[in-house]
Amino acid sequence: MLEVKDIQKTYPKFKLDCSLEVKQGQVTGLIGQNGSGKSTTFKAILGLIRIDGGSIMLFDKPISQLTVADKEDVGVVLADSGFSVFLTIKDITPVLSNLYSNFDKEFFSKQVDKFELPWNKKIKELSTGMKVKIKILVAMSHGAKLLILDEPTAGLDVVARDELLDILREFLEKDEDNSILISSHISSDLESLCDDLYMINQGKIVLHEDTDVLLSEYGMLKVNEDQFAKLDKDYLLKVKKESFGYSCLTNQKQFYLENYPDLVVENGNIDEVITMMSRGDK
Ligand SMILES: Nc1ncnc2c1ncn2[C@@H]1O[C@H](COP(=O)(O)OP(=O)(O)OP(=O)(O)O)[C@@H](O)[C@H]1O
Repeated sequence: MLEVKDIQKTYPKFKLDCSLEVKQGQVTGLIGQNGSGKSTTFKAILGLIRIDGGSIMLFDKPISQLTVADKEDVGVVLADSGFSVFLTIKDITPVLSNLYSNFDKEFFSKQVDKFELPWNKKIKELSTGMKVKIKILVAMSHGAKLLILDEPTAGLDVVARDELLDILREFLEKDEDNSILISSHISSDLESLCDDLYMINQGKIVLHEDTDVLLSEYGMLKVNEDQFAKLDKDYLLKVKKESFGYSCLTNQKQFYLENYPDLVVENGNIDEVITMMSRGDK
């Protein structure tokens, strides 16, 4: 559905060099710390910035060849975009009808009611959670097959985050071919939703893995100097020096559980994996 190959973008103090893929019917997450290049990647995909190299194919076409109808098949939520804060939901509904030939007014209205969003309040008076919900509902209301969501959970409390994930699950249930590309710097937001995760650090993808594999096969060994000396290091991805010895990231947790029964092997926690992939040595 979306194939980003070796795209490059150089800013004075930053270089993006990244590839990723979103398959039909899948939810793909892009996780990275602030400034790691998530928004730059999204802007490149949407043709909002010019890339210095690489290629981006969407719906099997280079993005420069997408038609207006193709573009309607993509629902977008960017961190710094939205409607005029002085308008109400009632005001924006006819605007959306004019903007999108496939705008599904009935679906939009039903969702606004379902999520108890106020029709007549100015958007500036709404909570952050409500504003995000509106943006996502708009992105979903014109027959999009792919949602591209840049940090939609930023600034939301736990309840609003859950509601947002429910909205996204509804989008996925609507059609089994629907897909999502979503970014966040909080991995726990994404692990229940995403089929696969890319981790980006300083403009580069440092890890791509199925979420299930990440959660079931990745693990963290906590070992002292002696244990570390005796450890088979073939299946370690990253090692970090600690006061007690070493933390070691592996993608073969089972191997260490079976062969080193005395070692502490903790389950893969995505935040730890990201920290290790970003900062660990090896
Ligand atoms: N127009 C620009 N000119 C110069 N540098 C830029 C420009 N846009 C982004 N950058 C730099 O590129 C880097 C990556 O920014 P980007 O917004 O893609 O990160 P991000 O992962 O989305 O971070 P955040 O979570 O903070 O939004 C940052 O160091 C940023 O300062």
